[in-house]
Amino acid sequence: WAGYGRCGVAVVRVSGPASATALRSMAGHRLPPPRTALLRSITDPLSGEMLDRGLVLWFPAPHSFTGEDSVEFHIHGGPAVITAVLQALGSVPGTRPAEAGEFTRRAFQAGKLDLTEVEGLGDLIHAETEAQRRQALRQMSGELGHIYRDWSHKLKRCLAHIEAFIDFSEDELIEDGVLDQADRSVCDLQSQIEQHLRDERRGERLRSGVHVVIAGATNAGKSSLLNTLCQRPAAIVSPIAGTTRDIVETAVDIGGFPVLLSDTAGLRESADLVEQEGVRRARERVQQADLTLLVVDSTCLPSDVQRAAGFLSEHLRNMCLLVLNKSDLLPETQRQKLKMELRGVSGLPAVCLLSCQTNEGLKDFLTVLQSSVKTLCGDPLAGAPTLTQARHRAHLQQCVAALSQFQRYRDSDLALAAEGVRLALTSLGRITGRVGAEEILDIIFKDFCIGK
Ligand SMILES: Nc1nc2c(ncn2[C@@H]2O[C@H](COP(=O)(O)OP(=O)(O)OP(=O)(O)O)[C@@H](O)[C@H]2O)c(=O)[nH]1
Ligand SMILES: [K+]
Ligand SMILES: [Mg+2]
Repeated sequence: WAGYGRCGVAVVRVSGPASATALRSMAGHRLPPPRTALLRSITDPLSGEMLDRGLVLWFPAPHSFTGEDSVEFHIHGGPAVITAVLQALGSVPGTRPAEAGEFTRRAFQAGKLDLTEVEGLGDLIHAETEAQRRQALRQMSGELGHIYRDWSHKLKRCLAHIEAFIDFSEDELIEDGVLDQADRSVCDLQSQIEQHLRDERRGERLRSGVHVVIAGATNAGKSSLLNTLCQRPAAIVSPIAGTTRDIVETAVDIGGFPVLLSDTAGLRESADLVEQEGVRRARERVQQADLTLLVVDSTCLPSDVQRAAGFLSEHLRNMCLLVLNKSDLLPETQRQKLKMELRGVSGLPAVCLLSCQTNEGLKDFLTVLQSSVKTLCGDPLAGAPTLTQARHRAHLQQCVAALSQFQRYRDSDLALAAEGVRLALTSLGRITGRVGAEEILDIIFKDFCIGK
């Protein structure tokens, strides 16, 4: 059913051979027409007491989510109603509570969903932003799985041709061209898969959130910027330099894209052991981030810009935006001059002039930030779907390695070369779950919420 707690409607689902019995014994003897909602009294099969009035639906196999006979009771969502209906169901022979992810697992086993679709469904349930929802929906609809199945299909043909060549070429029943053709197809597939892998982790980033870190000198206004972006006082702001020590993390939605934002300790030399540790963590976080917002107090320029530039060249391997904060403290002429000058400094990233006090420049800054985040995630609706999980990447890398084995042995030992293609097929099959190690399946289905 759909979550605990109070809600207008809860859906209790039953799947398997006892579904029809459950429906008959709790909601009237006659089964409703398939896939049609009917309002019925829902009663306890033992006492006959009415528990609720609600909609019931009957999904005979195979036209159901699990592929088995299924039933839905749409009941009122109060805890007492849900408990009573579940208890009543427990007295129907052949029923028991579902295990975590069991509905989806049964759908997978019935061939209704492949593993990438299952993962897409899980991601859809957990999606928190617009772009995540779009990506998950595409994967759930089978687009990613379709690519992998297509590659599998082509590889199978290659393998069949190679094996035919091994078996029959000596009897001259098969021409040499067959092997060359298979060779070209394998080469072609390998470069397609390599291309698919060169995605700069966009899909994975969109699925799990872009890591954005706020860094800079003490008192530049880093914590103020964090609070401005998440619209609540998540981090302590004070005029005392060295206020922030621990990393303060918060999740924000930037134009539909998920961002994990970290505020860090101000970068300076310090005799204080705790502050030193804070600075160490800040630098480490910058190394791991997808994007750094380097905050500079614009009233401390140019010394701060020089320091910023030094820090940039020293530490930044990832994308960076330069935020000149406290613009409200600058006279207008200097503001304009600054913008122009900074554009001239080569090697510096995009610059935004901002005031966390007055929010001046915030709109422009958000536009720049949003476009950077979008670049890091890609457009989930444009082009071919991207892989979304480290699991996909690992199997695809194994697949490419196995295809290299084919190339390596193609001229010396055709049996070993064919084995490479077979291994590549296995790796592809693991992504969609056609070739499944039980442990992988266990992990994936347990990630689902109860009853899904
Ligand atoms: N006038 C003005 N003051 C600001 C602005 N942003 C921050 N401040 C002030 O600058 C001081 C430092 O701000 P913080 O946000 O604590 O700076 P920080 O970079 O997090 O400092 P540490 O954590 O100590 O490294 C506070 O007194 C803020 O109120 C701004 O845009 N304009
Ligand atoms: K401070
Ligand atoms: Mg701070």
